Amino acid sequence: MSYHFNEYADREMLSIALANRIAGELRGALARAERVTMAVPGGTSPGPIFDDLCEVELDWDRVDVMLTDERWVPEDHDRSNTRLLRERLLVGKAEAARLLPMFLPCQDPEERLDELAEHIRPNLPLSIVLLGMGSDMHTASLFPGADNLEAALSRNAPILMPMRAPGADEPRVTLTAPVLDGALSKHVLIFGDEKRAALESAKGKSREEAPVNAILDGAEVHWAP
Ligand SMILES: O=C1O[C@H](COP(=O)(O)O)[C@@H](O)[C@H](O)[C@H]1O
Repeated sequence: MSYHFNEYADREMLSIALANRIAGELRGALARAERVTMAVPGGTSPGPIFDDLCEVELDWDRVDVMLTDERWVPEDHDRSNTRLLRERLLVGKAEAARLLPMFLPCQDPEERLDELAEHIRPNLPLSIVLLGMGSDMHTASLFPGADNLEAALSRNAPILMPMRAPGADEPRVTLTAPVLDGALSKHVLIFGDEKRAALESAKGKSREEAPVNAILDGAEVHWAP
């Protein structure tokens, strides 16, 4: 497994460079296909990249945007990744993009999982995926110790799986490893020394211990202190 490690002087420089890189890839993909799909993470890291990306000039009305994973909370909840997308990415020029839902109102994700997966199926393989990583080496909602981790890592995993994990506050839904790993372009965003050390320590570990290993091969990792 090999990936390319891109190191930046600070987070602002990373955000500008990565937003430009993704914009270039979106333009390239739009030159080859009528519609393209980009999956992005939630959490605390990607906001500044969204702020830069949403202002770039491209045919956003031909772009489908979705999350790599979602916390099963209503869209107006503080922890909703969909809320982050609506507030920081699907604004400005990118307001014209189409959002593929990763949450539908109901108690448990299992109730509407098939519906969500059917929205996603025609959009595979993903053109671009941007992933985050936690210091426990989870990526998307593939958490070490999660109830459905083994199934979500398997080669014939379904598109989407529900996930409950000791390190996660609420039930989640996540794109599974083959869907994330099958994206035509993969970027991983990490900030800070703790996450850099975690990524380093993932080397030699199994995918169950370090789920990020399931998507790293051929990926571009972007790091700033
Ligand atoms: O819960 C989540 O965490 C990861 C990492 O988030 P961060 O706050 O450490 O940047 C994120 O990639 C994932 O999409 C999100 O649901």
